[in-house]
Amino acid sequence: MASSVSTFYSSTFKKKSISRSSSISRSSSISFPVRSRSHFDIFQTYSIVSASSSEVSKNNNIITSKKGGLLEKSSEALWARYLDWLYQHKELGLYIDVSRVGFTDEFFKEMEVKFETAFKAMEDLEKGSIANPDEGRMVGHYWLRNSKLSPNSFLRMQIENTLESISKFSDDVISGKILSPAGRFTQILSVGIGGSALGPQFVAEALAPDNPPLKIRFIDNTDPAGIDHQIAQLGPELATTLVIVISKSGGTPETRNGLLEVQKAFREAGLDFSKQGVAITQENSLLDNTARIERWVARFPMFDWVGGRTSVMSAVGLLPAALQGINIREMLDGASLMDEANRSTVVKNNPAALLALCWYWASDGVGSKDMVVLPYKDSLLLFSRYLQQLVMESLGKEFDLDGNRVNQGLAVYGNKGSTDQHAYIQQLREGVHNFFATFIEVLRDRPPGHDWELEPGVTCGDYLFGMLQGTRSALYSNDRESITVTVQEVTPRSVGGMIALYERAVGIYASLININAYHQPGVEAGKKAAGEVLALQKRVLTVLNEASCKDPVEPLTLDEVADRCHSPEEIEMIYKIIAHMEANDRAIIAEGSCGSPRSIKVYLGECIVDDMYD
Ligand SMILES: O=P(O)(O)OC[C@H]1O[C@](O)(CO)[C@@H](O)[C@@H]1O
Repeated sequence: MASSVSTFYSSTFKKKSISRSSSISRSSSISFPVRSRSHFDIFQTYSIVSASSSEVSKNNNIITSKKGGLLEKSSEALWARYLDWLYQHKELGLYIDVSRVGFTDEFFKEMEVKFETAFKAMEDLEKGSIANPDEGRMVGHYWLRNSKLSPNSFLRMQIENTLESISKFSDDVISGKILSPAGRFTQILSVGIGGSALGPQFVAEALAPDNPPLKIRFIDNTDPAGIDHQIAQLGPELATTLVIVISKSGGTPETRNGLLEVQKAFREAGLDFSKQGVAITQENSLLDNTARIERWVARFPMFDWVGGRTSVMSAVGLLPAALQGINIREMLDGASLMDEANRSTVVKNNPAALLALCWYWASDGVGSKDMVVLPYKDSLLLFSRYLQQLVMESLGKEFDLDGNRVNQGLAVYGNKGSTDQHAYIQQLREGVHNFFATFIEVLRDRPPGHDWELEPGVTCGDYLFGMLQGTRSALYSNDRESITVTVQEVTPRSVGGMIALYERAVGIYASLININAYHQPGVEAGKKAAGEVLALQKRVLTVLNEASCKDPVEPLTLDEVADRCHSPEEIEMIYKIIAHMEANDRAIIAEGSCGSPRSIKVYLGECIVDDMYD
């Protein structure tokens, strides 16, 4: 994957042609626009001459490459490209600069046919086609911010009613009309994972005011210590905590465990969970039924046609946001405005299509490069984490829509600038060339009236700005491509717009590479395997229990446990199960140590007469 400047710009463009042929071999049915030397017209104004200097310097129009090539670049040409391709969404105050991505006019033309197909697919999707064929589902997250688009009046009513009930419920909680048994609610504890956590987490970090009406915490894992930490942090405020349990399926184990742990904490504190619990889930799911039977405070729907990773504009993201005093109507408006722009069938005027075009170019349409997302704003720290699920769970697929094995994807990582400058940007600048960057720039540094110059003519925000621009230039001068997305401020409207931008870019890109972006079959494999481990653990416990109930107790070797479980092939997993139980005081090592698996003999600390592990 690594390439040098000289190979990248060489007359044969070896690196690119290697990627192309390897991509084509993945699936004979996919045809990729092929780059050739003449395609690199963005770099036409470069000429390659030899250079002995190993310094990278920019002297007027000269860039000296470390890799031995001297690239002459007219800054006028680069500026012209910047102006030519700059996308502006006037109402959202959002800009997209793709000038530092090297796609050529010829590549663009070749892609246009693919884009026509992608635009048609998006149009059909918005009209209610079964865009997720494997699950036989419609894909309707765009309707959430413009209910008039929904394919029938029933769905439209569902969306509008839900929105109204979210607003009313949050107003009532904030105003104190709805109270906990101990008084006004002061905290939210959100229990959910994946798409049922990442959106609400990102929105809270980006938009919650410094003193929100209700503060939010998250349990997004089945890590007991992590759960204990969240509950401990709430302390006596558990009595005024609104617990929002979020799960589309209503049966995700991590979320169920989080709920059971929280309910236990409530019991131990003498609190009635049902007076403080809220469920967001599909109608009639296990969670929905539990909440209904136990008469929780409220239940909000998740719709079959909204996927977890695109659910942030449903009750999943909107209810927690509204409870924190975030203007959810503005978020929806921002998303809706962006959706409108993304319906343009002119690629240049379609911001999501522009991103998809760059992704395709930069990663050869096969994910050959990773996308590093660098927001230069602390409040956007979780954007890359949010995008990681949105992009990778959507695009990371083994098969395309025609059943060809393609092993597609686009890896996403990043935290924030300029912090990451002092972590991994060294490698981005000079190391393995396996990425392209996306800078997220926020023009407004801080609210008006608070700025000051920490040295003559320079504010703290100017440094942040300088770091972004400097990193962008430094990467570009070493042939590292980048996109820059600029917003005026971090507001509910701009955040809604950015979420919609990336949702649509993923949808369009998925069409370009002919995959289903809306299912996640790969996740099931891990879940199934986890279930098998827990089933094996129960068999191990049964075997150990029988031996531990003997008089005298019969400590067993690993081989004996595996034989008695009728699973000799699972001996390694049995060892791991025993080591984990031993570390948690649930099994006793009679002989040997866990460091030498063959040496151990194990039994249980107590004999359970009615074997409950069966
Ligand atoms: O909302 P649920 O059904 O609990 O699922 C949580 C997450 O789990 C996944 O299904 C992956 O297992 C995600 O797609 C989803 O966002």
